[in-house]
Amino acid sequence: MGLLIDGIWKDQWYDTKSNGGAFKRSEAQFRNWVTADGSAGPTGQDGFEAESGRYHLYVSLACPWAHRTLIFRALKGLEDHISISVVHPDMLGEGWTFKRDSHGATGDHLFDSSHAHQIYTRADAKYSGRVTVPILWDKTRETIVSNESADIIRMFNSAFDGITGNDLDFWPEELREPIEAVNSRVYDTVNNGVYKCGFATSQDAYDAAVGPLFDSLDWLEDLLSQHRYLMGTQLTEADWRLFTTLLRFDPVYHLHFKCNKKRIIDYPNLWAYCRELYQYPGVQATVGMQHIVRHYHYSHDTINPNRILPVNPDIDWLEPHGRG
Ligand SMILES: N[C@@H](CCC(=O)N[C@@H](CS)C(=O)NCC(=O)O)C(=O)O
Repeated sequence: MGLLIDGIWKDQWYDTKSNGGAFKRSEAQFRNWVTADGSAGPTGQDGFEAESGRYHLYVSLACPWAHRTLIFRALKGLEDHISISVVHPDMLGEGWTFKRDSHGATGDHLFDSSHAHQIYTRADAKYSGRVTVPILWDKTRETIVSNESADIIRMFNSAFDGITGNDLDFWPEELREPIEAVNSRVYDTVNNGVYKCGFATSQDAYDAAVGPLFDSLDWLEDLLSQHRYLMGTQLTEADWRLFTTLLRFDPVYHLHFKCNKKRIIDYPNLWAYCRELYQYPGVQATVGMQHIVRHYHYSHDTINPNRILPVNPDIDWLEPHGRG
């Protein structure tokens, strides 16, 4: 694990010391948008026009943030329009790599690079910051459009509708405000909350994260006992953003990140909801459970120094969900 400083790779674990042992996720730096007509989006400097075959998505199957983008690519029928490369699950001293010796790791289809940091320095030779996935690459302008999953799923939600004819809307105008409110709590205490627990290097930092995480899971369980989806009857991006964390919870976060007050299968509504989303057309094919289990346990040697992969329970994602 490391980062780029002025375009040079430096092997360095997260700095938690300066935050009292707490993990702080850094902000994504490429924040431009693909839009239907190429006009600028809500952030960044520039707009990029939606075109079939122009964009390439770099993902890790292990990563919950990258997973959102793969799900939206599937839900919105973008597989024939946006190509992908999948990194190797092991993220060690050199960061994400394009090694191919793991089933599902594709190598870099565009440049045959060996490391993901080369994609960042291709876009900006002097880039300083973390080398994260997902990365949305523009083949025409040869640069990174965005490395922020929250933005990429919104681009996929609508920018290519004129090309695909798929007008499913997971970010409907009238629900944007309530979606934002749920996203914000879910991001802080659940999506990022599990990382705050797992990467904490002090008891205080862990305690500060684990309480709010399980408070939020209790709140979500209650919400989902009353409504099918977080926004009621309509499936939205808020659900997909929660799903990628729920999916990884019992196989990884419960043990590896010490989120072990309860498992997702101990919450009847969350567990059935998670299965419903898993069984939604196109979603199962985006799940790379081998990469998920391998990545976390093998890559985080500060947490699991002997790199032993746990046996894990058999989880039946295809059990009928009974919701709806
Ligand atoms: N804000 C980013 C966060 C992405 C992110 O942190 N990805 C992780 C993988 S799960 C990563 O690449 N980490 C590498 C690092 O922090 O050095 C997003 O949501 O797109």
